[in-house]
Amino acid sequence: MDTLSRLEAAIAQRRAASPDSSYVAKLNARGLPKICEKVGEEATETVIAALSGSDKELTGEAADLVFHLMVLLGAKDIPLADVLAELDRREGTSGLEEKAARKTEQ
Ligand SMILES: N=c1c2ncn([C@@H]3O[C@H](COP(=O)(O)OP(=O)(O)OP(=O)(O)O)[C@@H](O)[C@H]3O)c2ncn1[C@@H]1O[C@H](COP(=O)(O)O)[C@@H](O)[C@H]1O
Repeated sequence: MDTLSRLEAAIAQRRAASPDSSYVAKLNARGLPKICEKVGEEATETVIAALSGSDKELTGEAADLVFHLMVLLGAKDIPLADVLAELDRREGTSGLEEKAARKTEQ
């Protein structure tokens, strides 16, 4: 099992734990808006680290961001496999083609 799959399984398991003993459970108990807030916060911290921090700080903030995004996907019952499948679907397609296709869909 790869790292993200193991993290997805751990998050799914810890959601049912006591909020006193689990950060994942605590965050879920605080609700979707709080989880979204944390994703936004970690995204901002990642950007700040990219612009003015060290590579080590950026690596740490990127890990926090990925972790909180995984918590959000778990809370919304969206499997990591769906996100990976979407990335697979885009593979080999230019990002600009993808952007044009999205505009047509709207
Ligand atoms: N990967 C992580 C991980 N990355 C970051 N964090 C936590 O995310 C929090 C982010 O830090 P912040 O300072 O931004 O937030 P905070 O002040 O703790 O919380 P707020 O009150 O601000 O919401 C810290 O408490 C980190 O410990 C993580 N917590 C858990 N995991 C994984 O999730 C698994 C289950 O964790 P528990 O649910 O705690 O058992 C663990 O085994 C790990 O694999």
